[in-house]
Amino acid sequence: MKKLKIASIPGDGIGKEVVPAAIDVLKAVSEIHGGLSFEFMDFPYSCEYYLEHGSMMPEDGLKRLKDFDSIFLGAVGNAKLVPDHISLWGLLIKLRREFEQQINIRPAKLLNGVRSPLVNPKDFDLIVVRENSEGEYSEVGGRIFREEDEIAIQNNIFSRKGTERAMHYAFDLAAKRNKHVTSATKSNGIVHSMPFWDEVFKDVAKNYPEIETDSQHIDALSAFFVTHPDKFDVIVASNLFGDILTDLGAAIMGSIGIAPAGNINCNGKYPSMFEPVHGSAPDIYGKGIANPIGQIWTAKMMLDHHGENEIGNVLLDVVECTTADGIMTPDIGGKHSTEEVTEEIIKRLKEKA
Ligand SMILES: NC(=O)C1=CN([C@@H]2O[C@H](COP(=O)(O)OP(=O)(O)OC[C@H]3O[C@@H](n4cnc5c(N)ncnc54)[C@H](O)[C@@H]3O)[C@@H](O)[C@H]2O)C=CC1
Ligand SMILES: CC(=O)C(=O)O
Ligand SMILES: [K+]
Ligand SMILES: [Mn+2]
Repeated sequence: MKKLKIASIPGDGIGKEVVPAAIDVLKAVSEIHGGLSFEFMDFPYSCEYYLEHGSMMPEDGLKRLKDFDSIFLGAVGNAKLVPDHISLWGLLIKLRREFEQQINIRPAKLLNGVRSPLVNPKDFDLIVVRENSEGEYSEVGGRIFREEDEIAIQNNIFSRKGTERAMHYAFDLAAKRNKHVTSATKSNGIVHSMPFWDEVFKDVAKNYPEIETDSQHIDALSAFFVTHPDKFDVIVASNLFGDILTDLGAAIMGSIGIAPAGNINCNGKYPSMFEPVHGSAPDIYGKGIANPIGQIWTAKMMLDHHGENEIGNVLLDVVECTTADGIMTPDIGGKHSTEEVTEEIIKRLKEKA
């Protein structure tokens, strides 16, 4: 029996609704699989934890998490309790960095039964490889002077190693898919980091003669996500560009509530972390209507990561049968609750056994 030790961090807001839902689904996955079991341990790290303890996680938090096979996270952020930059940098971004999860992979494709807001979305199936450890998300900079003289400086960090790593990841992924990589750039407006990004892209591409490439400025690329999403296979993007593009990717799928993501540690030293693209959605928290599919699809990515693609594909098929039959939360046009959708997915999974 293969056993995966999973650290679960529901975090804030709807994270506390969708993580338990997805864990119930994973327990059903284990039942029908027969040779796979999970040991979940819950960690309460969140903005409420911060109010009580003065930090988003304990001093030895990283040590407590580091020996798990994966981390399964919901969302972080409750701006009523803790400013967002403090909560995110104290937990989500801290884990991404300390555990060297340098790549964030975020697929976007149409699910059966889920209506895209695009009039003619065609059959898009793309994946964004987002650099996850540097770029525009940087602590370098500062603020000086006061009032009308105040100045804020935010430096972006682009290392050759980090940039190459993300690009190699994207090319390797494209080799297993439709053999096309698009680079998200902005070298017409950003004069140091983005021309550098373009140069590294050209250099890395030379190692993959069988992969087609193109390079698009992020503004035009955003527009193409709306007009021709079916033209893309793999897109490689910096931390911020990838962040923005993947909410857009989620939107054209039909809702940010269904988009999954994986923060991948590539060197095997630390666990990878799986969390949906969406945040804590304070506007719907407590209403029981959060879409659990983003978190459940994220669980599928965690299964894939541990070599369980076969059961992962079964799980996504079951999710699609459920949406195809109209059993959905209100964000994608349904009338059902988080719990009803989750129960239906579990019921259908068990019917597969
Ligand atoms: N990775 C993370 O943990 C992230 C955390 N955040 C944090 O979350 C908080 C809220 O941020 P927002 O910018 O409002 O983004 P958000 O993703 O939480 O919500 C944006 C909109 O999408 C809806 N939505 C999100 N997830 C949904 C789901 N599963 N089902 C149905 N509807 C859903 C929300 O109701 C809201 O209208 C902030 O504190 C922010 O910093 C935001 C993005 C990512
Ligand atoms: C913070 C955020 O929005 C993200 O990492 O996706
Ligand atoms: K999240
Ligand atoms: Mn985001």
